[in-house]
Amino acid sequence: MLRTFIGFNPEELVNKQDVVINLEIEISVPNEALESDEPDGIYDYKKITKRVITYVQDGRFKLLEVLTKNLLEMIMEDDRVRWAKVEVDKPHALRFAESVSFEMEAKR
Ligand SMILES: Nc1nc2c(c(=O)[nH]1)N=C([C@H](O)[C@H](O)COP(=O)(O)OP(=O)(O)OP(=O)(O)O)CN2
Repeated sequence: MLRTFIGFNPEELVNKQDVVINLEIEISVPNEALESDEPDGIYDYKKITKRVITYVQDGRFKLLEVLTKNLLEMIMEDDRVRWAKVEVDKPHALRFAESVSFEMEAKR
């Protein structure tokens, strides 16, 4: 759960709100890493998590769709990613709904 500027209503342009982000990432694991139990060449899930946190917290997004798409593109930049799914949930986005979420996926 992160806080960012999300939405296009006047109050949303000046107040940060919570977003809940779920990532699913299917990767290739080098055989060397499986045999050696050493992290060289692995897809480091901590690195992508830190990148996502910085990008979301420092950014401004009017549309939930755009934040979801940009995160998916960021994850797909790495050639080791075979498939990924990004879900961004905006709690209390609508007065009469618990939340609204967008989900997008891509594969090579
Ligand atoms: N396709 C999208 N539609 C909307 C988005 C979006 O990102 N993608 N965003 C918004 C607003 O930013 C906000 O999340 C909801 O709008 P709001 O007018 O505040 O909704 P309410 O239910 O609270 O409105 P009330 O008039 O107070 O009932 C909208 N759509």
